[in-house]
Amino acid sequence: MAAINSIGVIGAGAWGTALANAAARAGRPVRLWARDPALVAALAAARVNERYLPGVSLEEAVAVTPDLAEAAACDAVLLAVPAQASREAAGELSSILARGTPLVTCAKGIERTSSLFMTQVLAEACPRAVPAILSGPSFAVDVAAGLPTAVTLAAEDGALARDLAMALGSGAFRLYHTDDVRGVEIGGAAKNVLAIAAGIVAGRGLGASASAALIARGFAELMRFGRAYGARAETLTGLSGLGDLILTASSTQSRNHAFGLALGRGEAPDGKLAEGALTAQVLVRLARERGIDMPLAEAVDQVVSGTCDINAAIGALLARPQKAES
Ligand SMILES: NC(=O)C1=CN([C@@H]2O[C@H](COP(=O)(O)OP(=O)(O)OC[C@H]3O[C@@H](n4cnc5c(N)ncnc54)[C@H](OP(=O)(O)O)[C@@H]3O)[C@@H](O)[C@H]2O)C=CC1
Ligand SMILES: O=C(CO)COP(=O)(O)O
Repeated sequence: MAAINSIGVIGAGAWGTALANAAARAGRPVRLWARDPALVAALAAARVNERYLPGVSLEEAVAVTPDLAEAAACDAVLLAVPAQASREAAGELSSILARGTPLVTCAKGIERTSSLFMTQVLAEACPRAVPAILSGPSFAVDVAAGLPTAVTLAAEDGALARDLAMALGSGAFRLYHTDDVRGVEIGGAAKNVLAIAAGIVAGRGLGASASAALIARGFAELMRFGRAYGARAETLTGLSGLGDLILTASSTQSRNHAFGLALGRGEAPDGKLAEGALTAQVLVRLARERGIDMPLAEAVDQVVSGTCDINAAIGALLARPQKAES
């Protein structure tokens, strides 16, 4: 395997910008690509992403480019666009990426139209790439500021996962590696749905005890789903599963939590990306297909899709028969 030095980052939203800085701090030359020429020009001039990550300066080693081929020519490429946009973005790389280039999805979700997990989408949309995934408890603003953060890098080839983790990690940005790709992508997708439920609990003022119950019972759903789809327990209980659920379900910094909080308060969400709202329905569909009981995820889907109001959803959850804990 060729050494991984230069890093391309596709997408200059909050996460792409933060990851570009993290890779630069790991000593890598970075090419950060954005599709909007106005954002590229503003970023190149001010060296700050005022639109998505205000107040954080780009590291010197980050070169901003409007040329997708330039970013794609790096030794490894991070795809930092929303889950539902990943097929389109990966598709644009499909004719320009060198065969065998690691393409690391940094998105947390499941594709609605195909019910595919993120690395499956990359494999279909960009067959020349070797898919990998980076996921874990990590707010862009924390990573960009260089605060201590630990995430997981997964690839089917464990040696590639290790090499990518080594290439991207630096002092405060710690990457663990695994070959349990499915486990990592399930954790990130499911926790966003459950974080919306946690936000609703907070927004409705149901109390700290209810929040803890939600996280524990939500995690039971995530585990059940993960096991049924072949994920390993140590991944689901690790950074990308339990770790990210704890972060996102307990912090108002989370956009998914904020989305749920607004719903719980009867307010309109702020319009920022809330991946869980887009993943809830497909997560529930996949769960049903395998007979997996996920009442919290189902409730989120019903509330988000408007088929059930929040009070009725809470009432139905509380009316479920008591049972042995599993
Ligand atoms: N923010 C965070 O703290 C973290 C986010 N993530 C995950 O990273 C993913 C991206 O989130 P984040 O960066 O925060 O989102 P943002 O909303 O901040 O940015 C999204 C970026 O994706 C670009 N984009 C959207 N669609 C396309 C497309 N079809 N082709 C190319 N570029 C596109 C947008 O470009 P444009 O401006 O032109 O619309 C924008 O630059 C999500 O799945 C999220 O869950 C993971 C960990 C942390
Ligand atoms: O995934 C994240 C932290 O790990 C970011 O969460 P939000 O998308 O809910 O802000």
